[in-house]
Amino acid sequence: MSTLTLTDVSKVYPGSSERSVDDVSMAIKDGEIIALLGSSGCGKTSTLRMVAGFESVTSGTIRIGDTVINRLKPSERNVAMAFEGYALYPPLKVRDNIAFSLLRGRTAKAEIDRRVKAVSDMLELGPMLEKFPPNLSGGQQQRVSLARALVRDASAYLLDEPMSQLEPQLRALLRARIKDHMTLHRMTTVIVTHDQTEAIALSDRVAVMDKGLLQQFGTPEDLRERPANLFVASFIGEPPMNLYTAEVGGGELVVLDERGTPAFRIPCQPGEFAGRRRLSIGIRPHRVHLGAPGNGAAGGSDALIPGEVLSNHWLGDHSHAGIGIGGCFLIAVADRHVEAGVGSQVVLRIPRDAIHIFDDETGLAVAHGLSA
Ligand SMILES: Nc1ncnc2c1ncn2[C@@H]1O[C@H](COP(=O)(O)OP(=O)(O)OP(=O)(O)O)[C@@H](O)[C@H]1O
Repeated sequence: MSTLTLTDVSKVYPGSSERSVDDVSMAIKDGEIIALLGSSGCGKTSTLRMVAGFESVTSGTIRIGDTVINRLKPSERNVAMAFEGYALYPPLKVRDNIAFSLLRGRTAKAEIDRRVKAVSDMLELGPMLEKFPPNLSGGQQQRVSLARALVRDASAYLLDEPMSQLEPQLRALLRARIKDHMTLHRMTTVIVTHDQTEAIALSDRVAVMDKGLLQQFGTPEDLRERPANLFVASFIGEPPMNLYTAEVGGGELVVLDERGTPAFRIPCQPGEFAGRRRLSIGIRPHRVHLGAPGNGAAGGSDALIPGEVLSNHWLGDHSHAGIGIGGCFLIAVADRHVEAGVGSQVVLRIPRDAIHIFDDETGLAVAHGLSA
């Protein structure tokens, strides 16, 4: 295994004036699993394909260990890739597709058989080993493609949307197995996905991309608790963070509705945001506590805000409540059945450390949590 280091890597496709990947720098540790996460077109696959050697690097440097690999052919990089389009060999049985890279090397037959069995057991492919790829479903072909990458010894593993075609139960089972396998064997791995649950479940750190730019590279906890900017704050989390504009008053933040009318107030320390007139504030739905009017005083220094229930859905294991506060709308999530019906009055308790503050113009994080 090895480190994988991207330094100021950019990609401009021929005929385009835009950077599909824009000055991306990332130091991936030996044995670390990272996910490239972002919406369609943000530059994830371009980044992965530059590491694999299927796209040229317009500027910047990619290193495996201490070796600059920019100009090496894909076959010289010792990376194993699982392609989004599977790229299986139709005339070869599944067994031989998986073993292909080992058969070309000098691995002994018994060792090849052992490895193929281990990886196909892990990915539930045992009954398919003697079949041919055209006779498999899309999800089965995707697992074969993944097996073909994981069976190899490589400096780095590059997996492009490796589980997008799998049904939810199998995906959850395999995610756990694959993560254990990659961790046990210290496999330096980059996974491309647009699914944040997958990114968070599989990886040690997540690189969030938007419009070719790396927005934040951190642990799942960093992204959730300390988003670097408004993009990450709104992209990570389901449902997304509640975001508002607020004016800084003496000892309070005055939250405005869409028309700019004051909707509610959050107490803060006098002078806490001195020098600023406006801010963006974010509140995660899972951190809002809902109580009946009169029951909120237990919150100590937490913000207590009255609101009206506009919607309330029980989703089987948690409730999503939509609360109107003046002209603002807030989503709260509770892991219990919230009884309050539509039209009833509630008090929201928002812990001070659950209030995220961002610069109104740049969107960059200013503080995660208010001073007590
Ligand atoms: N071969 C190409 N020629 C020209 N432009 C390309 C090429 N491949 C990708 N692009 C452009 O580069 C940008 C980034 O594309 P890329 O495929 O890297 O994004 P992505 O985040 O992986 O998206 P998806 O999840 O849809 O695969 C897009 O605007 C895309 O249109």
